[in-house]
Amino acid sequence: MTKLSVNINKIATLRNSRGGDIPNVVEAALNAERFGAQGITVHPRPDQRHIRYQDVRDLKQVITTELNMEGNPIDSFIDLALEVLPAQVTLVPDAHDALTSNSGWDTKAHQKFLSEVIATFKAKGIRTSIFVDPDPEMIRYAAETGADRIELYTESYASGYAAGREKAIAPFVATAEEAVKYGLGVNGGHDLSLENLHYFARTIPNLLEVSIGHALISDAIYLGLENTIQLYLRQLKE
Ligand SMILES: CC(=O)[C@@H](O)[C@H](O)COP(=O)(O)O
Ligand SMILES: NCC(=O)COP(=O)(O)O
Repeated sequence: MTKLSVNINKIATLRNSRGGDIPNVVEAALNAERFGAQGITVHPRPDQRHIRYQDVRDLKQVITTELNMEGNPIDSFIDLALEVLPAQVTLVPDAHDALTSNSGWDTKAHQKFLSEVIATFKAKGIRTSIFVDPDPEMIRYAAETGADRIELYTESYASGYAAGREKAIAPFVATAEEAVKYGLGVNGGHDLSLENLHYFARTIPNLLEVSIGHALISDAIYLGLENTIQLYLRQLKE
């Protein structure tokens, strides 16, 4: 069954807005686990505008599910991952000034770089995943880097869902099928929500994990974190 990794970036955004420690991100992660999350995702950005490098260290000490650390593998990110040893590193090609992640890797153009970074992580036993657009052509090159998984960048699925979910999901199915063919595990994330998750999870072959933050934490404002996590888990079960 597909695992739910809760992205807690937005908990850190709220904390940072007042400069103190409310809400506490470690407590939020532990509660998310207690309420059923099967993983915790963080995306420490270079400006540390939400998750800080120290948060990643603190989280790794206490969480009991998988820690998924996402980001652009700049030197400081690589050093942090090698120090903390998360269960999974997801490589995302985001620019320093990007509002949020806005594309997958061109795995053909960056194959050499990705291969080197992945070898570094794999030598330390860290599972690796490459964030990709829904483009089957990217899969062969992703597989050649030695990565374990790909993460489908689901923004275009989420934004196209209301207009026609069959059309919106088609390139994701083709890309996931190609990944399965090459022996890569499939993760997904970005703008997944209570509205669009169920169809995604039941249509994408071999979907191992989804990481969800923005919509889930927003839903929790109205529904509470425990109830919200249960609702997301239900979308993955039915
Ligand atoms: C890789 C990905 O899609 C998520 O990490 C997403 O970008 C969340 O990051 P922000 O919370 O910084 O928008
Ligand atoms: N990898 C995607 C992720 O962690 C969460 O993205 P979003 O739900 O905040 O858009």
